[in-house]
Amino acid sequence: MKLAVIGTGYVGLVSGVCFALKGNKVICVDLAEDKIEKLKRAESPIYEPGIEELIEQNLREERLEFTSDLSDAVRRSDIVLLAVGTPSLPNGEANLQYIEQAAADVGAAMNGYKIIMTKSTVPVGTNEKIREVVARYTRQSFDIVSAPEFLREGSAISDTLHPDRIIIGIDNPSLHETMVELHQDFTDNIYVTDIRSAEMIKYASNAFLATKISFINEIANICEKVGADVTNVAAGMGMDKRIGSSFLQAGIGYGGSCFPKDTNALIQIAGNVDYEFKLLKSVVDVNSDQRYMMISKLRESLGQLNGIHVGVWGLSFKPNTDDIREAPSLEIVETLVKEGAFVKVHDPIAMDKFREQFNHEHIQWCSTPEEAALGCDAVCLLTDWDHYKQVDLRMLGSVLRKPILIDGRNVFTERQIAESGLEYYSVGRPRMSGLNGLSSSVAGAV
Ligand SMILES: NC(=O)C1=CN([C@@H]2O[C@H](COP(=O)(O)OP(=O)(O)OC[C@H]3O[C@@H](n4cnc5c(N)ncnc54)[C@H](O)[C@@H]3O)[C@@H](O)[C@H]2O)C=CC1
Ligand SMILES: O=C(O)[C@H]1O[C@H](OP(=O)(O)OP(=O)(O)OC[C@H]2O[C@@H](n3ccc(=O)[nH]c3=O)[C@H](O)[C@@H]2O)[C@H](O)[C@@H](O)[C@@H]1O
Repeated sequence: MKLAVIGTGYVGLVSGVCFALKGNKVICVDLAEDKIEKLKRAESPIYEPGIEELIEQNLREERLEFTSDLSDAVRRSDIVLLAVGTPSLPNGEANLQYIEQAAADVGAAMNGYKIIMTKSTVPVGTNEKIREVVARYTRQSFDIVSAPEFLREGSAISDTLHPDRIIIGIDNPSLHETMVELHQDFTDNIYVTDIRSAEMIKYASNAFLATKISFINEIANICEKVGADVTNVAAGMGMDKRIGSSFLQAGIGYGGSCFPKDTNALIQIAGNVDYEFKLLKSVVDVNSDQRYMMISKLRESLGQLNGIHVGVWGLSFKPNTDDIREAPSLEIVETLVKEGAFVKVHDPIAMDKFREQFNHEHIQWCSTPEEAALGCDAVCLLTDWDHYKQVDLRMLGSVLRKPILIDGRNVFTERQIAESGLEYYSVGRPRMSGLNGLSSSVAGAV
């Protein structure tokens, strides 16, 4: 089939590349000409493992094109995917300005029947608005499809090629066959429903995953006070198939471009129909507080923050991405420098993006985790990159001024700490001290 993909961010680029890999002819469009120029050279504007190889392969096999000429791309396609951003407005609602502009541009370019498929995450009812906008700009016939996206950054290609399910929302039953044909190379598990339910499935799924995270984080906070270990608790809970073991990793909370934005948008969607989504409001509150656990553990171990030197490991909101949107690191580093601390940061990929958003004379940018730790009073691990799991903890103890490691992602085991000589704080686990070469758990002390 011939596809135009409007917006070549994380979703548009990965979808475009994967649809091309399955033999479709795909034209990816973006307003940002610098992105398009890079992509034509098979250079990805985003960091996503494996993406450049697939761009290069699809370009070579002539199934993929990049352009900033939206009209031309729409005219040469049967199906148009909308994959532009839907960021938050200050009140939490989704900003639909980009989606409405894209819909208008598509409408104005149409030269015949098209299927317009929305991949962006949009509030319930938005696809009907998209239909109205397109109709304002064209007399051609068209259909609207809601096709929400469930990929995760960092594993976006394998999530797209091997999804758990594909959700399709339609209001014209004759589209059923075409939609199944387009998606069946990825999975047979295609759930076709009405458009409003498809839109809601996306928000409900993200909100439920965010709820699991805030739930386990609250359990972790209680574990610290009663002397239980949240990793053991999560393992035991996860053995029940009804609960499932995924998304029960306690830590400093969720970040990223989606969970924070989509939970707030769903609270607004409910509010617009006079429904107070109390549970989800608490999920958001718990998440906002959770990142400050890093700061309170620093205070607890070192006293005041003014003048201390802190190594920070990890800036991206999760490993394997350069995305720092809503990353806990932003608030944590900003709080540290406001309190007068000196911060040495390291991230394998995300340092440039972080520096564009937040810079300060108290921040030193380091090229290795060891350099970020050297001479510090403590190291705080904020992102569970594999790089940090491989650091020699005995060496870490020897380069730190005070041997304190605060692990916001529960990366290290008791055994590793036992041999490290470190005083170790994590989330929902007893404080551990390997100061004498032996780990002693200090249950309930943190
Ligand atoms: N990032 C993720 O992991 C996921 C994102 N989503 C949703 O997908 C949507 C897109 O997200 P991202 O890919 O992260 O966004 P992004 O911000 O990375 O990319 C959006 C792209 O659209 C381009 N654009 C905006 N208006 C345009 C127009 N009129 N014509 C052509 N290009 C235009 C921008 O220049 C930008 O490159 C959002 O609604 C998001 O919630 C859904 C699942 C996963
Ligand atoms: O709508 C979206 O954009 C996407 O949002 C999330 O994907 P993503 O934000 O890329 O990353 P996740 O792996 O879900 O992690 C989100 C955040 O939760 C945190 N997290 C995740 C899992 C966990 O057990 N604990 C935990 O704290 C991560 O550190 C990260 O900060 C969803 O997992 C995707 O299905 C969805 O498509």
